[in-house]
Amino acid sequence: MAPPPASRAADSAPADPGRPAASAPEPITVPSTRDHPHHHLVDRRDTPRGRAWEPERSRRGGAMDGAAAVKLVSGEAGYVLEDVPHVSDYLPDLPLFALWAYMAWAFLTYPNPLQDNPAYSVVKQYFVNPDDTVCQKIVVHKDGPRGNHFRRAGPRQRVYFEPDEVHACIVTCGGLCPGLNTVIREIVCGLSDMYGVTKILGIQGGYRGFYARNTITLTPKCVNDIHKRGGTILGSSRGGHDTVKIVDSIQDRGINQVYVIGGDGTQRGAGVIFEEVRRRGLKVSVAGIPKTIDNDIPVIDKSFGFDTAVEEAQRAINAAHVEAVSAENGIGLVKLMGRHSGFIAHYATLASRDVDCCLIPESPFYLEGEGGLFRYIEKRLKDNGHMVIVVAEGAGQKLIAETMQSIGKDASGNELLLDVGLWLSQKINEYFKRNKMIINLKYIDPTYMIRAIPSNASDNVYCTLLAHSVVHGAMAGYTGFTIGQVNGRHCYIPFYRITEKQNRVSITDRMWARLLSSTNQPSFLCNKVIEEAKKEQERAAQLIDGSPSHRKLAGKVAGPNSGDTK
Ligand SMILES: Nc1ncnc2c1ncn2[C@@H]1O[C@H](COP(=O)(O)OP(=O)(O)O)[C@@H](O)[C@H]1O
Ligand SMILES: O=P(O)(O)OC[C@H]1O[C@](O)(COP(=O)(O)O)[C@@H](O)[C@@H]1O
Ligand SMILES: [Mg+2]
Repeated sequence: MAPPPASRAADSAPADPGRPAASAPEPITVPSTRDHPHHHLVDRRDTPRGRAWEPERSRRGGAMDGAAAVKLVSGEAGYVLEDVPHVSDYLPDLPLFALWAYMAWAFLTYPNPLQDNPAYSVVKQYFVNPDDTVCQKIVVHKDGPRGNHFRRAGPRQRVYFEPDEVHACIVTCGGLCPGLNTVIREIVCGLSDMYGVTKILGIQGGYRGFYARNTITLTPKCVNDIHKRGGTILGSSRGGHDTVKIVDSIQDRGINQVYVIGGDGTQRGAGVIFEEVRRRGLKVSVAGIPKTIDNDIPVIDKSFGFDTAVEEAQRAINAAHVEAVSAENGIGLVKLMGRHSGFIAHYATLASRDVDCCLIPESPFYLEGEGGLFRYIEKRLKDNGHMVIVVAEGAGQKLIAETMQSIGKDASGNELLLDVGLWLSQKINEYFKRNKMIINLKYIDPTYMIRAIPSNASDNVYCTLLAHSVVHGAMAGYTGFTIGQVNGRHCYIPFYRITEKQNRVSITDRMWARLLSSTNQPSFLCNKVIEEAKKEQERAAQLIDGSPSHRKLAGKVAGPNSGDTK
């Protein structure tokens, strides 16, 4: 049974802009995927992302097998909705007849308490139309298909959980990132102030905290000031994801809303938890809030904490610049976060204008010879007397590996990186010693100082909106989703969509060209690298625009570019 996606009458629900939505008529929904002519459920095990899956299989009452269902709704002109699961998809079936189904839906859902909330009830059109979706690609061609869409986030007129029955928990996993405490605060305050939920648990120390640590009770009072602090009041960890133990703990504690804040690894873990919850047939909503300081999560506009990180990085770059200009042939070298994605280095460089060279993982570079880094440094020092280099922590790893041994993986399975900053400092010093030129190199590694600070003002607002949107989704009964901002609008994105690939800086788009033109650094690109980068970008665009199974439904997508370049 589907949530209320395919409503016809709902089109007219909160449509009157002059009338408070609270008094708008309830949308009449068609609560069944079977009733929607274009609704497809796809089993991801058999095709690149799925073979057509009999809707009936997903609608059995009770426990289900572990297949990850992709819910696709196709429409006119190549429109595809990549929908998120709903708790009712796997809970017992509702009657087939439309009237009975409607009555059963009305019986199983509750009026949203927001309509009686003095702060919100005056807002015009406060509730979102349940049929609203957000398109992934906003740059389209006249004759191109409408493409992929996600379900729009926001409060629904009817909710699937009664506030009294909600027992929510929040967990933070992976590395630190500015804004974690703000998201925790706003989930707690959102649940409490908007929905009157009183039972909220904080799981301490990441995933393993579900079964190996204590929990803390979270109230609006105890989280009141936490957004002013860096880190996470719940603690975090890598590794320790034991699905069975985690879901046992969820079941034993009677938790029915799980809010998981973390990066790509965490969202993968949340996806597995959702599958197990669904297999056991539990009425539990599993919802993710993507956290990554590196901005490496795809589909979404950007991750929270990223702006703060770029801003804080300026302080390190300024210090490097001051050191560099104050010494003979001064070189300031700054290492910034970015394991596989160099967005922080890229944006911090563009923002600063003091940087002469930015090295990121996506753009391989070389040291010696014509067009290499050493010649460029030499030229900059001769022309300008000083220079600033920004390097992302994942840059040049292949070069370093030629002379140093790999140092293994962390508890989550992430490759541990060799310190590119130290390595590069040593190589530059050696080169200029060999060439008998005096230089003064100062290496600054501000990474942990950057990620430990509280979020700035704009990230605070961003975190607040994400937290409220995720609460609305879970209260409406959606599950197996991550909240994300896509083209400026919040939407519910299936877990698999944000974990199937990483967001990487495209070195063949205009944003990177702007950086090259601002630093004047060599592009380090030979034709082979450019061709490889273009192919990689096309592959990525295909994933972003939709898998082959989507395109069968959506028709051909417009243009090879994912539209990342602004
Ligand atoms: N494929 C996976 N399946 C289940 N859990 C995972 C998976 N990958 C990572 N995790 C868990 O997610 C948590 C955070 O992952 P990590 O990679 O450290 O950080 P991030 O989520 O920030 O990328 C860890 O507890 C880890 O065990
Ligand atoms: O994917 P995550 O958890 O956000 O991790 C990214 C972060 O991990 C790091 O590479 C190292 O973090 P740890 O030392 O905690 O493993 C940071 O520099 C980077 O910001
Ligand atoms: Mg990660």
